[in-house]
Amino acid sequence: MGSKRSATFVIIGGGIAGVSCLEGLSFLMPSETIILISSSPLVKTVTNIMPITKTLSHFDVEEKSLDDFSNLHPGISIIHATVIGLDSQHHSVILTNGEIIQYKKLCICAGGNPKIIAENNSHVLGIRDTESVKEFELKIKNASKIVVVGNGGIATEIVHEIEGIEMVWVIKDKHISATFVDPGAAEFFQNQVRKIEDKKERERSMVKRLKYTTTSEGASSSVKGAALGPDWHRSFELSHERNESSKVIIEYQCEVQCLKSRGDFTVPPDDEWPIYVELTNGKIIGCDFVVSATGVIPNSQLFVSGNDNLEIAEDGGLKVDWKMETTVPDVFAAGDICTASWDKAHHWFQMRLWTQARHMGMYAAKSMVGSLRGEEILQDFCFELFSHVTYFFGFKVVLLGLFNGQKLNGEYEVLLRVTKGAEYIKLVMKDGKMQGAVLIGETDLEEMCENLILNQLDLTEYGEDLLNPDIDIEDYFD
Ligand SMILES: Cc1cc2nc3c(=O)[nH]c(=O)nc-3n(C[C@H](O)[C@H](O)[C@H](O)COP(=O)(O)OP(=O)(O)OC[C@H]3O[C@@H](n4cnc5c(N)ncnc54)[C@H](O)[C@@H]3O)c2cc1C
Ligand SMILES: NC(=O)C1=CN([C@@H]2O[C@H](COP(=O)(O)OP(=O)(O)OC[C@H]3O[C@@H](n4cnc5c(N)ncnc54)[C@H](OP(=O)(O)O)[C@@H]3O)[C@@H](O)[C@H]2O)C=CC1
Repeated sequence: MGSKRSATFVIIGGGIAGVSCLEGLSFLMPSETIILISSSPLVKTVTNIMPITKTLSHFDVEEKSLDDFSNLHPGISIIHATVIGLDSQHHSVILTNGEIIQYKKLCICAGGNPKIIAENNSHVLGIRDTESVKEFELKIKNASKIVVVGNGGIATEIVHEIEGIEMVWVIKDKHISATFVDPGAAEFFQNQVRKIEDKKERERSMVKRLKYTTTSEGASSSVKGAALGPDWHRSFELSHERNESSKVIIEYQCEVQCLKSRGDFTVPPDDEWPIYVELTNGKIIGCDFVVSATGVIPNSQLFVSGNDNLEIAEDGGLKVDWKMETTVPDVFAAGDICTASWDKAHHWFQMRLWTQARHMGMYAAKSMVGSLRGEEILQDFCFELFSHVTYFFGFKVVLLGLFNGQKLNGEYEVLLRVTKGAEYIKLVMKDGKMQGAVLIGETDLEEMCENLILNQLDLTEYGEDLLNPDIDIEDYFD
């Protein structure tokens, strides 16, 4: 039997959700005991927060060693260990070394793992944490051709960032970057895929948003670290030395049928590669390795075992209600591991993103404190409107509300203004009211759009003038 420790609040995970929860708890109830358990030797902290609008902000993300983090929070116990079980009946979690940690309120922020198209294949790589990017960095140095599978955030960034190598981008959809943008915006970006040579010039003027250290002393390769985030690729050497130019071939509307090695063919292909990817369109592509950028699976299974009441959503996340509490009392969850299972505000939905992990972590802290004190709390304003700011193909991208017409069953109109190579503005309108917006480039329209989505003002009388560049429409609505 291992030793026992206890605390009022226990947090599992040192990613952005766990750290935000810890900061919230130590601010709201500094006199209570708090333990944070992290299997990774590094935690993620948010610094230099610069609000852009009410719900959007830029921030830097820093990795800190557990010791440095501990020095910043002297009253809090930080344990470098992996949780292997939850005993919700006895309000405790069990660590690898047998130690038992008892809690009054627990917040599970254990994140997720990459969903990989083929597990245990050394030629297929998923990207999640610093360790996996280091492996990617190592492999890309000796590669001349890779296949990238998936059409979301990671694939979009890789296609833009990797230089001097041939890439085949395999996507299920008719247009690129479909997780984030519509076909029009994809067309806008597409020019950038072609004009890779212009890229360096634009990047020189880009704002850096992230500082990563790439050391992970003491980390064992089996231990998963926190997910990377904005500008993860900037700290790594991802360019290729042998070729000057990059070539991107996009295979639309297809998936990976199977992966083969040379020995699997009765008539081996002429060209020799470590792995061959057979696509559903019949093509067979040989390459050095495959990047599976195909989404995230929440790390929830471990917690379910022995806790029959802990409900899992269809996407594998721990179901949480509007207070971020799971279906088991006193067990909360936040970030990539959880699935928002409450009756959501019309203009908000969940995407597994940095900002949402941060909001959820902070809000879970508020809920845990309310629950301990027996006080009612109100849901935080950040769950009223979906908002995300990022950079794709060197452009600032702001996504607000139902930016792709989500939840609108195709019953909406679009107002569009495009200046090739400079900006792409799409407003999603229904019954004269703004429902969402995609703002690419330096549009300066985010605050106005946020206000108009939140206040649901009837804009019928403005019609298409909403996007008339000769009218300073902001003056009407700020
Ligand atoms: C390559 C990449 C780029 C991204 N870029 C962006 C971006 O530009 N913008 C954006 O908004 N989002 C981005 N994201 C998504 C964003 O990083 C995640 O949504 C967010 O970091 C999730 O935070 P989290 O705290 O929930 O989980 P994680 O960051 O995964 O943290 C989980 C923590 O739990 C610990 N842990 C796990 N299991 C256990 C256990 N059993 N015991 C103890 N500890 C455990 C882990 O070590 C880790 O510290 C990106 C993700 C990736 C992978
Ligand atoms: N700049 C940003 O904001 C960034 C955010 N991220 C976040 O990090 C996390 C991980 O990124 P990523 O892995 O790109 O995940 P995403 O969820 O962004 O995208 C996954 C993509 O893979 C597709 N896909 C899923 N399964 C398969 C399959 N078997 N074969 C082919 N395609 C498949 C999905 O299509 P479908 O949806 O149709 O299933 C989707 O296009 C996400 O939460 C993402 O939001 C990552 C990088 C940058």
